[in-house]
Amino acid sequence: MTLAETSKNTNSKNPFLILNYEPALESLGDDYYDEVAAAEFPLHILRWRNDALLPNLGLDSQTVTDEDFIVAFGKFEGRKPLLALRYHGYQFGEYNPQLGDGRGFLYGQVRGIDGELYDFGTKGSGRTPYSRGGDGMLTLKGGVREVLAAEMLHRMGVRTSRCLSMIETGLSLWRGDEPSPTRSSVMVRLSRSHIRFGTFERLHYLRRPDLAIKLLDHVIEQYYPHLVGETEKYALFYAELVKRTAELVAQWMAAGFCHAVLNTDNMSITGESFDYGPYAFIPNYDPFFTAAYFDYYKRYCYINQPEICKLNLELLQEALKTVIPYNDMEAELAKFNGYYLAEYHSLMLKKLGFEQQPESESQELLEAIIAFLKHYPVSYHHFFAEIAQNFSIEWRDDASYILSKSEIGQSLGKSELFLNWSGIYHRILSNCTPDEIEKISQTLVRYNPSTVILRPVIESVWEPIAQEDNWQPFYQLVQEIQSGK
Ligand SMILES: Nc1ncnc2c1ncn2[C@@H]1O[C@H](COP(=O)(O)OP(=O)(O)OP(=O)(O)O)[C@@H](O)[C@H]1O
Ligand SMILES: [Mg+2]
Repeated sequence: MTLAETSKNTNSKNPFLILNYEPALESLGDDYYDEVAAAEFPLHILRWRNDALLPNLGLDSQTVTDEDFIVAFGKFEGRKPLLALRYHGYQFGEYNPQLGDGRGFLYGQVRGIDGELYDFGTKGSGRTPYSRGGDGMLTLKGGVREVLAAEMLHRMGVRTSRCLSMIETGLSLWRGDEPSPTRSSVMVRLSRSHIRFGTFERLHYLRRPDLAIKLLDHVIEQYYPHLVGETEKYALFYAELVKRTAELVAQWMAAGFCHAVLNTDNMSITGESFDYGPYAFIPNYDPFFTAAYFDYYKRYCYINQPEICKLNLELLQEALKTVIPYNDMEAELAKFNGYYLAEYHSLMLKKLGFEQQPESESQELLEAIIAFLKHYPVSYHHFFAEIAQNFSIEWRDDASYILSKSEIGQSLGKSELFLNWSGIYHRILSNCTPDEIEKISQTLVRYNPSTVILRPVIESVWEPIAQEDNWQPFYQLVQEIQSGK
């Protein structure tokens, strides 16, 4: 058998190569993408495979080998066409018509067992017509950080893309924000869609409403199928996108997550969270915490995220105005704050144990907790994890028991802001039956993981990789996140 025949033989058994790929985006025609080739790498070491995602693809992790991952998602053998998607975007407020997949492509689209269409998208797979001065690559640390962010956000109930694989590729890269040379990786990520706000912005820039309508029909058919057949389907799509985006940003805020680069090319048309570059989970409740070192004016700081997402939706109106009546979009966008606040309140109450909003004082409770967290530099995540771990039925009987056994309670329990919050919490709890208290205890654990990936935690798993190629701490951390701890 020749080498080519052997490879063909292996490929025909590779479960990723015999998935039922649907040419959903490809069939729209090449106005939306360029066909590209993947880079050839000197090395392929599978560093991460996300077996948790395989069942939804109809695959059994026992029957998928590491080599299958490497052949499909490191060597990119046996699959064509690979499509670099075209898009533009507002970056830090400036319109940039030079964008597009500059270090990735759409590998294929597959319907999950759940009936939804998923994109396999790459990152770090080589240069494309949109690479500009870039090398088309992803650093290994960038890959590690993106795997962790996606798994953590998923654990916290955020609608997010997730990494399916990360393969080390043996190149030396130069980056201003990492000690260089630094190692390289290629990642494959599963997402609902890689169509961005900026994909429509590009079509508007090119004055091609025909292409925008075609793409909108595709988006509605695949990601808003309940709107197919509605006479006002385009306006209804925008209305739902406003709601999905408002809910997404509320999920980030409750999770204490700062995305860092909320440019319109990083906003998904399905309302899903993706692209985890310089993100960070907030260490404490600092409204102006800014994750990207290059965000000099704190444009994308923690507290600005809802307003920025709203602004991005407003910018999208410009791109869609030839298709959707402007007044309709304005009226829908006016509902953004209401959607956002409803979702944020509901999630914050869940973090305090209430699946259902308590009848009274819930607003006061949240205001009191934010006032406390804003005033003292206590860890946002630690605070909620302490509530979950220390919660006790005694808290119903006397406010002074609340967090009395925890470090935070012991150091700040006598402060006015703590007493204000714990007094309200106690009053609400004192109306609960023992059964309700038990439920609260379970809800607390569900919504407040003890594992958090603050920057020092990420560094603590990265250091052993960088220093001695020890991946165990990283695997252990992902395992903890995935097991729901
Ligand atoms: N190393 C690189 N080489 C070439 N192009 C790059 C590189 N890094 C980023 N880009 C391009 O710069 C733009 C902005 O990058 P950004 O970091 O938002 O996206 P990304 O992380 O590459 O991908 P995605 O948004 O799909 O997660 C995109 O067009 C991206 O393709
Ligand atoms: Mg991006």
